[in-house]
Amino acid sequence: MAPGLGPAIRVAGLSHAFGEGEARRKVLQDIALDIPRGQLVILMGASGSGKTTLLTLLGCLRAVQEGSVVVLGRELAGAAEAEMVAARRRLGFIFQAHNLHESLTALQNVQMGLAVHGPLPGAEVAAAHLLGLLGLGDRLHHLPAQLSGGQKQRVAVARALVGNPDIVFADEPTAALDRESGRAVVEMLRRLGHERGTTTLMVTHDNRILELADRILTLEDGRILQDETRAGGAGAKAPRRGWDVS
Ligand SMILES: Nc1ncnc2c1ncn2[C@@H]1O[C@H](COP(=O)(O)OP(=O)(O)OP(=O)(O)O)[C@@H](O)[C@H]1O
Repeated sequence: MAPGLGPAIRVAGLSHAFGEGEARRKVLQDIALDIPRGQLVILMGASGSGKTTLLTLLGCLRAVQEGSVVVLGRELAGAAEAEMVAARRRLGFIFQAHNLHESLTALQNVQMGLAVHGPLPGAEVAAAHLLGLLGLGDRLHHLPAQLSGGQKQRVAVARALVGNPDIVFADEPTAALDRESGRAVVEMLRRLGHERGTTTLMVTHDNRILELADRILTLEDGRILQDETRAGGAGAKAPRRGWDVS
C-alpha cells in the first residue's frame, strides 16, 4: 500500500486472554484505536495493564484471538503465519533486551537489520551513517562486550531503523540510557515521523520523554483509559524516502 492511503494501525473490538478454563483471564478488553502514519505514540499504564500484550499483537508477533487488527492495510485476524512474517518485514522492533549478536561488531549487528531484505547496495554505508547519528561513529568495529549498556541499546535502535520500517515498535527503549541519549533516540524517532511518515508506538515509564510524544495512550486493566493528542502532532503528510546514503 502506498503511504498516506490509510492509517498505520486500525484496531476494533480487540480482546485478548491468557490461560485456560478457570484460569482464563482477559488482559485486553474491546480496544478500538486508529493510529495515523507519522505519529509518535507513547503507551503508558501500570504493570500488568496489557501494554506489552497490545504491542506484540500490533507488531504481528502474536495471533489475534478476537477483534480486528489492520496493520499497514493488512488484516491480521485469521492471518496465516506466512502473512504475519511478511507484515513484520515492514516493521522495526526495539526491545529492552537488545539481543545483539555477541560475535558481530556494532556495524555488522546493524547490517543484520537489513539481512531480511537480501543484500542491498549501500547497506554498510547506511548502517555506519545511522550509528554516526546515534553518536557511535567511533564504535563501529567494537563488539557488544566492548560497549556499555546504553551504547548497546543504541546499536539495537540503529538495527531497528536501518531497514526504513513503516512502523517502529519499542518497549522501554530508553530504560538503559542516560537522559541525553534517551532523548536523542526519541528525537530521532520523532524526526522520522515528521520527515518520512514513520509511525512509532512506544511503551515507556520514562517521564522525561513524554513531551516528545504526539499522543499518549494510557491503559488500565486492559482498556484504554485515556487517549491524549498533544499539540503540534507530527501528522502523516511527509513523503517516505530511503536512508540518504549518498
Ligand atoms: N504469556 C502469558 N501467559 C499468561 N499470562 C500472561 C502472559 N503474558 C502476559 N500475561 C499477563 O497478562 C497481563 C498483562 O501483561 P502485559 O505484559 O501485557 O502487561 P504490561 O502492561 O506490559 O506490564 P509491565 O509494565 O509489567 O511490562 C499480566 O497480568 C500478565 O501477567
